[in-house]
Amino acid sequence: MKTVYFTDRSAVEQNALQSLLAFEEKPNIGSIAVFPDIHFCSERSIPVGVAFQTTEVFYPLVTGKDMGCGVAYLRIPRSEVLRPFDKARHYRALEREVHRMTEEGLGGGNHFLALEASADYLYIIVHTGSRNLGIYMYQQNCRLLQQHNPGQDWLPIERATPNYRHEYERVLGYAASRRREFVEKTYDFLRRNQYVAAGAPVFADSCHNLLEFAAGGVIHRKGSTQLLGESEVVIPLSMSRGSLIVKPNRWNRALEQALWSCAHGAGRQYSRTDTLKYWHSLKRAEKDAYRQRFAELLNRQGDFDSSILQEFDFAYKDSAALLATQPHLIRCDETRPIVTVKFTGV
Ligand SMILES: Nc1nc2c(ncn2[C@@H]2O[C@H](COP(=O)(O)O)[C@@H](O)[C@H]2O)c(=O)[nH]1
Repeated sequence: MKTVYFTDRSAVEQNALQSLLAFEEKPNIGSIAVFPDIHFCSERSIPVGVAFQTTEVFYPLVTGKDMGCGVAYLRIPRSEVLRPFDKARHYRALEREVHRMTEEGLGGGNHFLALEASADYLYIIVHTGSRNLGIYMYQQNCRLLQQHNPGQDWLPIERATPNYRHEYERVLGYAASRRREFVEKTYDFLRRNQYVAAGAPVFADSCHNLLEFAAGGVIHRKGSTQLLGESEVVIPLSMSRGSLIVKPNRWNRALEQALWSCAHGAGRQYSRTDTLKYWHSLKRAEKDAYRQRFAELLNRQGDFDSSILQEFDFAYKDSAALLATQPHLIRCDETRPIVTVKFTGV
């Protein structure tokens, strides 16, 4: 079977399904894995939340400009946490520091840095990508297509020369190093402000927007997380729900069918415009509950900017089935958000 669904196929939105079916018909596409966070992407030919394999060709534009985008965590045992984060005292200071931590910031959209906690650990979680270097690589890819296969969206595999792959790896490496910088500097912030004691926190990183060039072909992951060895990965759910921490079950046959990938989030159920409509349909008491819970995100007028509203939990799909439909995953932990910083250096 060419396409394997790790989600209820009948629940996939129609426009996402249509673009997926059109893509499936192309002769040079091998197997496809579809994850629960699948959703329509207006920019390119295949929805987000999908991985697919090719052997003779590769699709350089399919992951968009933010190649290398992913999620990293720094995990701190509860025994090293000295006190709860004081939002009133330190939210703005943390936000300002996050702003200055790297040259290019977190970026817009869903990119975020959060402190999240489970029963046993405090996590610093960051979701960000390759920023301008990714845009540069995207433009290089457009030029390559124009030169070698005008009017098409694929290149013959021979065009993935050692130089090309080296350049591509440089972009992925840059995105990964930015994530590491964010979590390490946030750890410094927490140490300096006596929130955590010195220790040996554990770092884990994963990427969900990439082409993986291997001997047997190319795995394209468009908003689907790469599973490597037995490493843990974060599946962020939403600003109000937190995240799932999972790892691959290497004994489960589904892992190969999933192309060593999994969902990279809960996935949007409402477009950004529909999310705003939903917000305006809420009762005053419901809105006030959000205002109280996320008081640090209110603007000077005491309301949320629309960029924040578009990210609230109602924008995202229910995540209850995430593990049930992906049997190749082992649940390691589940977090609840403490504080989230969004949108820096847009
Ligand atoms: N823990 C948090 N998860 C979040 C937040 N905002 C979004 N999300 C989830 O991340 C995925 C990935 O987003 P994408 O832009 O790469 O598609 C998304 O599907 C949500 O489930 C947050 O603030 N905290």
